[in-house]
Amino acid sequence: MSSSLPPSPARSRRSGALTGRARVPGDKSISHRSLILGLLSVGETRIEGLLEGEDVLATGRACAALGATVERLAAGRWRVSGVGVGALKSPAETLDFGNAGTGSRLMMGVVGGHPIEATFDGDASLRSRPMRRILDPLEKMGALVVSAAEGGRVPLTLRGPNRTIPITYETPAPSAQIKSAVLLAGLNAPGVTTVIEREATRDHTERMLKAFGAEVTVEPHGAHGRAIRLVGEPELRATQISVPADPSSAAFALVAALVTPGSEIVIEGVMTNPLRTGLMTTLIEMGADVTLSDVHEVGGEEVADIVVRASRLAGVDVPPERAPTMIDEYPILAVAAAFAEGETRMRGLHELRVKESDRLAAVHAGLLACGVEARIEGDDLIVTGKGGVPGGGEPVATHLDHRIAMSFLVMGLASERPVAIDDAAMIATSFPDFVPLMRGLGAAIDVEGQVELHGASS
Ligand SMILES: O=C(O)C1=C[C@@H](OP(=O)(O)O)[C@@H](O)[C@H](O)C1
Ligand SMILES: C=C(OP(=O)(O)O)C(=O)O
Repeated sequence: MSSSLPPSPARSRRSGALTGRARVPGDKSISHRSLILGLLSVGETRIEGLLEGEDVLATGRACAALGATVERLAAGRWRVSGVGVGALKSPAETLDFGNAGTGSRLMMGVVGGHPIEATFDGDASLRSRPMRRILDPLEKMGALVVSAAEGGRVPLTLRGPNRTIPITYETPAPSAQIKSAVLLAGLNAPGVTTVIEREATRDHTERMLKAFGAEVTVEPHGAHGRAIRLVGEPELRATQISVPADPSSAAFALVAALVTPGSEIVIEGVMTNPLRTGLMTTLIEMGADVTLSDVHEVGGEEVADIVVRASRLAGVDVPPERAPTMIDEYPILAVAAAFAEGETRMRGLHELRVKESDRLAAVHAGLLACGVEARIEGDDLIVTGKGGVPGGGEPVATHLDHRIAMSFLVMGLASERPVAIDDAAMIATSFPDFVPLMRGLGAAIDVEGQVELHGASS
């Protein structure tokens, strides 16, 4: 399990201008779904640009345990020979999802929706995360929770019915993971499964189910929501997938270039699905010089090169309804806000409390450790930017959370004194090449025990 790795302290220092071009790895959400839909369809699914992070690799192993043949042909190029929904098998061993909420929750939808049984487990972070939000709808669909840790957490054992009951389910939180688990279980239902979300969340499952041949319709629901209907028992057809670059990983290079004086970088081929671009919208409102070029389509998703120049940023008010489109980007937005002039209020961040860590608390504590003025009011995070950050405090506690680790390493690139973090190991869950990629742009980041390959000013 990833939590058993020894911690890997790291530090970043004030850097010269960041320059050059970079390509961040494939989108994590699409990567998980490519493997899972590959498992559920008969035939050979070919994937280009798969994110080879620990989270996605755990999903690959789980797909293999359920009966698929999962092969790595070359870097980022994978082949999944699926068994189709009829031939899934109960895995002999516990499915260890390490740090991965998405992989574990989507796979619960698969197991809880099909006549198989599996035990799910993960690291200390995953063991602390709520799974009732997934188990509740699955039980309505006929799944049995054989056993679970307190509060319905992992380790848990789940058994699916012969056929699931088609239900209409309104998600209690804006969560693409809940939506996706219900839809994946609905594949085995003799009828239509409907998911209603009051706020639209990332729609990769819907788009990809269609690409694999399922009948899915999406309609607006209320002011910000959607109703998604899936016709059960489709014959999923294996297909080819090109995974575009992950906007949630691009976010770190983007903010690093904005706050590091003199920087100008290009981040290539980043997915610009509008349900993922809330951070860019917000940064542009703050005065960021961010433009898109070479806009085109990859695998049914719009992608673009993002051109970023260092900018003077001003504080803004970020409305709560924007949260689903930038849910993983608040830690790095808080870093941008710390370098801005004036107050940034990020509203409605309750979902941040149930991520890999309590991100609201972790970001707040990290900001204070770096000498930034910040406070929490209810579910809002308020950062008072003074145009610069002192840094130099105690190491920031990352709580097994990759995004906390990367965000504070970005902070140190432009703060007066270095910023240290207690552990960089979890970065490998979503962005294994983060450190070399950032160093390639000129960032001064040192990980204990690793030699710095590309230098920057100290
Ligand atoms: O469906 C997905 O791929 C994801 C959904 C989001 O979680 P929630 O569904 O909990 O909002 C996000 O935080 C996660 O990184 C990826
Ligand atoms: C919340 C995240 O991932 P997951 O829920 O898959 O662990 C994330 O990557 O920021």
